[in-house]
Amino acid sequence: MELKAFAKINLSIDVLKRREDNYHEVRMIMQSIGLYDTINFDLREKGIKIYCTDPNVPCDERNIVYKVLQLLKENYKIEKGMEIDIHKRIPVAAGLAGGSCDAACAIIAASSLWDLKMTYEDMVDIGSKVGADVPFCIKGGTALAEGIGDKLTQLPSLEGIHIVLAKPLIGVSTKEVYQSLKIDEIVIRPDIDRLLKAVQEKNIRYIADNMVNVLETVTIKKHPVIEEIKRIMVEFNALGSLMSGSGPTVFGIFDTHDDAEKCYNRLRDYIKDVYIVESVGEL
Ligand SMILES: C[C@](O)(CO)[C@H](O)COP(=O)(O)OP(=O)(O)OC[C@H]1O[C@@H](n2ccc(N)nc2=O)[C@H](O)[C@@H]1O
Ligand SMILES: Nc1ncnc2c1ncn2[C@@H]1O[C@H](COP(=O)(O)OP(=O)(O)OP(=O)(O)O)[C@@H](O)[C@H]1O
Repeated sequence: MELKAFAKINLSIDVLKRREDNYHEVRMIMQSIGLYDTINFDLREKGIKIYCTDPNVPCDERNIVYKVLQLLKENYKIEKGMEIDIHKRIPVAAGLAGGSCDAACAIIAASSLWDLKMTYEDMVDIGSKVGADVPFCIKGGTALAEGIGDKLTQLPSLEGIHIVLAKPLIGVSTKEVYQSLKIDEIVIRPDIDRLLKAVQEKNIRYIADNMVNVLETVTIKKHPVIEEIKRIMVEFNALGSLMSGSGPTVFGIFDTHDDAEKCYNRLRDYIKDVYIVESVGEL
């Protein structure tokens, strides 16, 4: 079976506290976007075999798809195997949940091909064991994510927003970003409750104008280019611009496709990985 694994952006991220296990409690608004990996899943007699078009992605037990399938095999005592072909389009280690959305598709495919009869809750539960962003990626769309990102409330769809993405050529470790964050020193936080109201009203202008990602301060301090991209996006008529996840990808929200295209053309002189996409609804 062939599935599309859609990337996400975070329309805002607040980090509330550090937990005993070193994870953090968050409150964030997640949005799927129309940038996706295409993945083929085929039954095999035994073993898990992964192929990926991107040579930077490990195809062995380090691949998050391998991890989640191995976990499912153990939990459901499955003898059968799976062959997985990943056509990578989502930039790797970009803050766009590239690995997490692949893992979410693997859960959906395994439930069907291995006949596991999993409920949505079973999928969220197993997903959260391999990555905090995986539970959201199972349904996608627009959602409030709490807990470590695994407590989800689906929100009215915000599909069709014009978005430009720009990923500077730097690698960012999510773990390091969270570990460097000093929660007591956060000055500006998003008003998530007010943003939720704006999502209900589909008030894109309010959302774009009031987005905050508290992880930005950590990543921008190390990589000022992120601030520079945000500045260019705003100069080119973005209604708002923000770093996604722990970075380094920056996204801008635009009123029209035409505005998005002008900004895309400007950024392409400066950065290799630039995309124009639209937000997408629940899978
Ligand atoms: C930044 C976001 O992408 C926003 O959606 C997510 O919060 C991160 O999700 P993710 O990459 O799926 O995260 P994981 O792979 O589970 O964790 C990577 C590392 O990030 C840190 N981490 C992650 C999620 C979270 N709520 N608190 C954390 O402190 C932990 O140190 C963890 O070791
Ligand atoms: N299927 C996969 N696709 C992409 N990267 C993978 C995959 N499996 C394992 N990885 C590894 O995971 C690391 C993080 O990549 P990923 O693209 O998931 O980051 P990300 O977009 O920052 O994720 P998130 O937004 O969830 O933090 C990379 O260093 C990569 O080697």
